[in-house]
Formats: sequence, structure tokens, C-alpha cells
Amino acid sequence: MTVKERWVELADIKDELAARDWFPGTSGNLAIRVSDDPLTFLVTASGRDKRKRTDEDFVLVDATGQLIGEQTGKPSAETLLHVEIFNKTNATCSLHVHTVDNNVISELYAANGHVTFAGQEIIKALGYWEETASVQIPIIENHADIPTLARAFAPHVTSDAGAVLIRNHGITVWGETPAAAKRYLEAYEFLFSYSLKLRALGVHS
Ligand SMILES: CSC[C@@H](O)[C@@H](O)C(=O)COP(=O)(O)O
Ligand SMILES: [Zn+2]
Repeated sequence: MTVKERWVELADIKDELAARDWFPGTSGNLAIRVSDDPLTFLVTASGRDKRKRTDEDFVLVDATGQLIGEQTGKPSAETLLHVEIFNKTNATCSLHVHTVDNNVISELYAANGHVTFAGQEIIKALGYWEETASVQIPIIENHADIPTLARAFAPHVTSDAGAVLIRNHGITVWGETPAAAKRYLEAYEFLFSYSLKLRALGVHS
């Protein structure tokens, strides 16, 4: 796929996530693999309003997250997390969003280091089809220093699909295809929202 095709693919996903209001206060960043040899990927430019669609929304970076050639714009402050994913797996897309639900879940379960969900039909969207399937999402501390955050994140990047909650910060989800990454993100946010609504009703699952 060309850079242009990948750009449009990521811009379309960005628009969909924006329609869900998942980019409050310029938060969030997205990335899509463009080539494997050498590894290059598009990542959202830092600090921009991700609800808007412009020609400056993404920059092309190399395997270390550095800008390639002459480009204006700065790669996302959290590019190193996407670097981990694209270097260690065959994932093609990585999505990071801050939502109230993912922040509250990350705080509620931080002491456990993970949160587990089971008994939900939506788990099938994550690729688990057994009735007894459960899904566990690791929770890491939110280090302000991004290389430190990336080091805490790295051990959880073990397959082409995955997710990590960063405490009181957000979630990063990646997948084999851009559509899969988006599907996983939607499924996780559904699980978070369901779980918090149940708690609000006084039911602790
Ligand atoms: C304004 S939200 C905090 C940011 O530091 C960060 O967490 C984020 O998700 C967006 O940063 P960005 O550099 O635009 O990719
Ligand atoms: Zn963030």
C-alpha cells in the first residue's frame, strides 16, 4: 500500500474515533504501518486537535520514530509506544485514546496490575469465541518520561494484537489490520463502560 492509501485509511479511523468523542483536549495518537523493510509508519502529529481532518495530521517516521526526510510537524509525544509495537510484532495499526471510562477502570484495578473480563458476548470481537473465554488487560503506571513509559509498556507487547491500559492516562490497542485494531478498541471501551455502569448500580462483578 502507498503512503497516501495508508494516510487515508488512518484518517478515516481518526474520524470515526473523533465521532465517538475519544480525543478530548487534543489527547490520543494513532499510527499505521507503511512499509516493513525498512520499517516506516505514519503517526499523528503532536498536539493537534484530532477531531479535525487536515493535510498536517500525520508524519512519516522510521523504526526509531524519527521524521523521514523534509517534513514539517512533530511526531506524537508517545511515538515510542508505537515504535515498540511495530518493531516487535506484525501489527499494522496502533490506536491510543483517553476516555473517562478507560481512566476510571485503570484507577480501579491499578493495584492488581490488570483487569479481567468474562461472560460478555462482545469478547468475541477480540477473537475469543469460547463461552468461558476471559480477557485480561495489563495496567501500567503512567510515567511522564516517555522512554520510561515505553520500557514499562514493552513487556506487554507480545503478539500482533493486544492492549495496555496506562493508569489515569488511556489505552493503547493494536491489531493485525487497522479494522481489527479499531474493533478491539471498541470492544474494550464497551467492556469498560458496561463494567462501570454495573458498579454504579451497586453490582460488583
Ligand atoms: C493533551 S493529552 C496528553 C498528551 O501528553 C498525550 O498523552 C496524548 O495522548 C497526546 O499527545 P500527542 O503528542 O498529541 O500525541
Ligand atoms: Zn496519551
